[in-house]
Amino acid sequence: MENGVQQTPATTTPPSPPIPKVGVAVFLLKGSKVLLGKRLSAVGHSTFALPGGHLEFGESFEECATREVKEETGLIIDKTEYLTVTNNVISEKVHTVCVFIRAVPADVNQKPETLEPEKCAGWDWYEWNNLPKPLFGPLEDMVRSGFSPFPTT
Ligand SMILES: Nc1ncnc2c1ncn2[C@H]1C[C@H](O)[C@@H](COP(=O)(O)OP(=O)(O)OP(=O)(O)O)O1
Ligand SMILES: [Mg+2]
Repeated sequence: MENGVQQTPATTTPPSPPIPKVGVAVFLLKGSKVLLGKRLSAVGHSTFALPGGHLEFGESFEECATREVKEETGLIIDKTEYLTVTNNVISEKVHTVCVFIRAVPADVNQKPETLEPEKCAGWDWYEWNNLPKPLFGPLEDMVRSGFSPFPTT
């Protein structure tokens, strides 16, 4: 004790170990095209990726897909369907289990808007057979493995 002031001992919480997060990414399909945007976030900066983001507590995958696409592009999606899941150890600090959803725009004439300009440089439709480069790592891996998001008819 100094100058009559009682010092309260600092309570220290040990740092919690990093845990994987859940991401949801959306293959938004228009004919033979998919919607992609150039990422400006630190993870995968300057690569082309699908709209999507982290699953919030209590959300279904479809709710997360609908919310993230609306937040990032303004588009309303329809016919959401689960496709697959991938395990992505992206860096020492980023480990995301990513759930892939397929959907179509509710209105094919609605234009995507860049609603989060700090995260994405802009959205556009790209032919599946002529995708831009470089793709976001986990998406690149899927394409290289022969994955197709289109329904088999
Ligand atoms: N195309 C993709 N392929 C694989 N994983 C993806 C893809 N898109 C996103 N992810 C995974 C990895 C990302 O770290 C994680 C969250 O997506 P991301 O776009 O970075 O979040 P966000 O910033 O839009 O949303 P939030 O605000 O919820 O964090 O999901
Ligand atoms: Mg995102």
